[in-house]
Amino acid sequence: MELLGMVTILLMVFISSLLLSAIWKSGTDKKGKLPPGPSPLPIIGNALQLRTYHLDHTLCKVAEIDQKRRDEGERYLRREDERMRISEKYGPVFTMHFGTEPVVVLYGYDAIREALVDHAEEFSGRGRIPLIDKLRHFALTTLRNFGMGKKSIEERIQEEAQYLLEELQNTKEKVQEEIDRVVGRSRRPCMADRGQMPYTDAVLHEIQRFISLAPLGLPHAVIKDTPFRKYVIPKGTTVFPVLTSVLHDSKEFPNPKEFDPQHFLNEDGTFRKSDYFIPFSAGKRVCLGEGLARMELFLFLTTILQNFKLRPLTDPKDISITSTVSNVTTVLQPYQLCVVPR
Ligand code: HEM
Repeated sequence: MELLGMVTILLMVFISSLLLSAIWKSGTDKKGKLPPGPSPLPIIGNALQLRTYHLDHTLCKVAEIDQKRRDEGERYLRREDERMRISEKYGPVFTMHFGTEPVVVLYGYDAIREALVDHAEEFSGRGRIPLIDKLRHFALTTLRNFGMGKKSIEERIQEEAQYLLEELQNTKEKVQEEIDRVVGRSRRPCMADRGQMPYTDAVLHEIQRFISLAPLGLPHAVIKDTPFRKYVIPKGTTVFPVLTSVLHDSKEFPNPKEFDPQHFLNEDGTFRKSDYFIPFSAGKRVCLGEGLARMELFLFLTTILQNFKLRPLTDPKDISITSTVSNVTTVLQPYQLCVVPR
């Protein structure tokens, strides 16, 4: 019994010192003035507020709640006098704790652009994420090999596109009409066609906007103590730019949760460019494969739809387009479709 009592006391002392050291560590590890955020618990940080399978939605929610609080704060300020600046709590730049590690979250176009473009150098570090160096090396080697080979990237992809079939969203007859009109059936689509195919271009942009493939981009880190808005983000702090918050901004895209190619079309049917289209992120660490990826998407889609009709096996309304986030990418539910020669 005595032994049991001793063990319990030791255990309590051990847990208390762990808690104390965690609190001390989170408070003293980094100097600076981090943006505000929900209060973290010792050791687990904000784990209770974070749903790791849909981190982007969780972070959007935190920002939305915050917006609500700010609005309430503004009303409060108007009603009462300027006693309390509730609007200074949270905001488009806030801090969440992943365990004891503070992570600065950038939410919305203005904050992300200001950080990644206007302060490109300071925010050019890479937050800790395994495999990134290997990914970078792989991409650079692949791009170099493409460039050094006899054939251009475009030709290589055109060839690949002949053989590869990808699961796609429902076929849009309008895309096929545009392909038939601009490319015809006798030759392969090429990049020069894109300028004359605004609808297809809009569909491709909308697919990327809608699915938001890399909802949080990849984590950045500030390379030195960085004054940003009212804060000073300490060197080495991880920064998440929530790309979904820009791609699903309702001021820029009126129906952000709907798949609607009109988001990228002007009234006269010409292609509408948007600065909010940032699935590849922005600034110094922008995706190295952007050009290649855009080329692949255009050539794959047009080559497939030039030659095939895609028929779902069930009513398209029954196909789930809800997604989850696995590691850093959005994953859609698998579904079956039938590929029929045209
Ligand atoms: C639709 C397809 C793709 C999307 C949406 C995408 C998106 C992204 C995003 C959001 C980032 C993070 C940028 C940042 O940290 O600010 C990134 C980084 C990167 N991407 Fe992509 N990517 C795509 C395809 C590719 C392809 C095909 C390659 C290689 C050929 C590639 C290579 C890379 C590399 C190496 C980085 C790291 C760049 C760095 O750390 O400086 N990506 N990508």
